[in-house]
Amino acid sequence: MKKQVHVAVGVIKKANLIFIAKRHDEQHQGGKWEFPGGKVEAGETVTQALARELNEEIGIEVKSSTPFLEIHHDYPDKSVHLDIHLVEEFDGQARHLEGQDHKWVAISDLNNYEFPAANVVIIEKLQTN
Ligand SMILES: Nc1nc2c([nH]c(=O)n2[C@@H]2O[C@H](COP(=O)(O)OP(=O)(O)OP(=O)(O)O)[C@@H](O)[C@H]2O)c(=O)[nH]1
Ligand SMILES: [Mg+2]
Repeated sequence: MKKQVHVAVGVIKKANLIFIAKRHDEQHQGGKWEFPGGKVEAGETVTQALARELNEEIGIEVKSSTPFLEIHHDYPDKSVHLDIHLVEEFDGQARHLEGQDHKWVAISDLNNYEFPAANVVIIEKLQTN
């Protein structure tokens, strides 16, 4: 059976800007842009996993997050369940602690970046809200 992963993903928003990071070439869906996040570990809630991943990857302290969208997507090599939360309250300066290229991008400019196929609906929803 295909590998299945449950992922906590953060859409980090500051005014009209969203924080995105470029996946390393050797990662799954490498070279594409992503919203930061990572796998939910055993015993964690999605909210806990999100706070932990955003602290480890981009050095922010999440103050609150709200559920935004859930996506199930099948890639040829794995199935992902993305639990996407909106993060508008956090402390610290977002940067990338794992060396990934990163930037704040206007919602209307997200179409200029290549994301994994699963992310298409996230961007559509951001742009229609
Ligand atoms: N973080 C993140 N992952 C995403 C997004 N869209 C998407 O399809 N994914 C997929 O979700 C999975 C989880 O990503 P991840 O960063 O936690 O894990 P990984 O497989 O790159 O690395 P790892 O196994 O070393 O933890 C990956 O297969 C990734 O391709 C997204 O916007 N953000
Ligand atoms: Mg990750």
